[in-house]
Amino acid sequence: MNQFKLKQGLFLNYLVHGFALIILTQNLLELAHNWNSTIAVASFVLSGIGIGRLVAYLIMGMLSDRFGRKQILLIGMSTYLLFFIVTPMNHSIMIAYGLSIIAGIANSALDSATYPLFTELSRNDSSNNILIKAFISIGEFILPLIVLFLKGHQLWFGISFLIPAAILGLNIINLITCQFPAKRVVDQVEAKQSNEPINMKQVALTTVLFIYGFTSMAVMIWFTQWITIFANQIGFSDVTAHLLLSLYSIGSITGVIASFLILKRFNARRQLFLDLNLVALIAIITVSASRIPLLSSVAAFAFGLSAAGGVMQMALNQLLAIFPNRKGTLTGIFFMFGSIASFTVPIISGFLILLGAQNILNGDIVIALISCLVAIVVFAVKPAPNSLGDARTEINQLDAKLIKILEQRFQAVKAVSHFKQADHIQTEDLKREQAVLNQVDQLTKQKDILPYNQNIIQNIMNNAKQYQNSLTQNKTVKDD
Ligand SMILES: O=C(O)C(=O)C[C@]1(C(=O)O)C=C[C@@H](O)C=C1
Repeated sequence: MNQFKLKQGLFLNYLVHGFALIILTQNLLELAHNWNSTIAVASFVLSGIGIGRLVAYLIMGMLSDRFGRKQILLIGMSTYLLFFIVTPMNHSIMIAYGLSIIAGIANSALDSATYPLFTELSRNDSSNNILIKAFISIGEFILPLIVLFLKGHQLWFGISFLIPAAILGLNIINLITCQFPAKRVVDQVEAKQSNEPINMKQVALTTVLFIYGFTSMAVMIWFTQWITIFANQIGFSDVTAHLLLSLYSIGSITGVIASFLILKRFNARRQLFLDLNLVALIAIITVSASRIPLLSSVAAFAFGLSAAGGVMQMALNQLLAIFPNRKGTLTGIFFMFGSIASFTVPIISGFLILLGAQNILNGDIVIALISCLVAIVVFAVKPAPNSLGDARTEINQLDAKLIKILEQRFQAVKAVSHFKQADHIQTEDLKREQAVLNQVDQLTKQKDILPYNQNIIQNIMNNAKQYQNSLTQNKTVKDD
């Protein structure tokens, strides 16, 4: 019951976060009026969110590891509450900018607490993190409807801020009363893994996944920023141009739900991650090259499904599995790279257009290609399993290989048995067994498992002897 209440509260926060992501742009006219400024100046206030994020992610991430998830979560929620309550009533643009920075800080606190928390709540299930994305999208979907409703009924625009504020207020009470997983227990299990020295595999994976923190965000921002303009440039109608963005959003929600269900059912995270990145690359190439509205529409949907369907969350899950007791810090750094992307993509793509780029979407293809390369590295390097389910799937796959090899070994034993029967040699050969065990010693690189390996092989040989005896008995019975 407690877990259900807690999870519900965590998801509800992301619905509110979905509101926060677009609430300033959705109410920009009214806000600009309040601030006594033009829309152009008012839109400058939006950059405060980016600054807040950039500055706060790393700090919040480390604080989350140091002081625990609950504290940082409550900091995130209360700073968001402050943002929602004060912004519609405030009349100073300076304070508005400060509030935007606070929203950015709130965002980073929420992420730094929630993503690690979800992996700690369900050790055998990392798919909840992907569902976060669905709640963000639902929030982004509902808020414009609220804004429209308020406008239609000539109600105060500030109500659109007070609704998320009320949800947050109630949710703070809900989450304060929830019990969080004890940090001590989490640490005991994970400290053991973290004491092992860092190896090259971990360094390589962490590096490429940080790059992915940038590219996975950049690929989406680039698309959403330019797709409508691009579609108009290549002569598509206004309706089609806007439709492409809507199809992308529908694809995104479909992708999140589909990925969530697939990962709940099958343990195919590496394969799914690779496949989605390949689909995203093909989809963006298609959108860029196509001049047929229907083909572009299908590709835009596919791009939303693959590039914005939770791959970023999947990558973060893989990252959190590498250093389990630095989850907060890793989440902070990962999203910091995402914030850098939100900052730089508009600047870089703007420059490209100024320099006379023929096709502005080609830049997005390059980013999608880098994402694909990361996915290939992740697929090849095989990160450590990050859930009980994943670890068991790996064991199942390895057992399948072992069985095949055992069948081959027993075939070889059968051949040995024939020769021995023909030459009347005794089944058991202790000298040969010792030679086999010596080879096990030479071949085993991880010396801590050597006794287990030798034990297993000894057992196999014991079974091989029984098998040979059964073959001989069968033969003698037949011969009789
Ligand atoms: O090599 C043999 O002589 C076998 O019979 C095979 C085998 C084995 O399984 O490796 C089994 C029993 C013997 O004691 C030694 C080895």
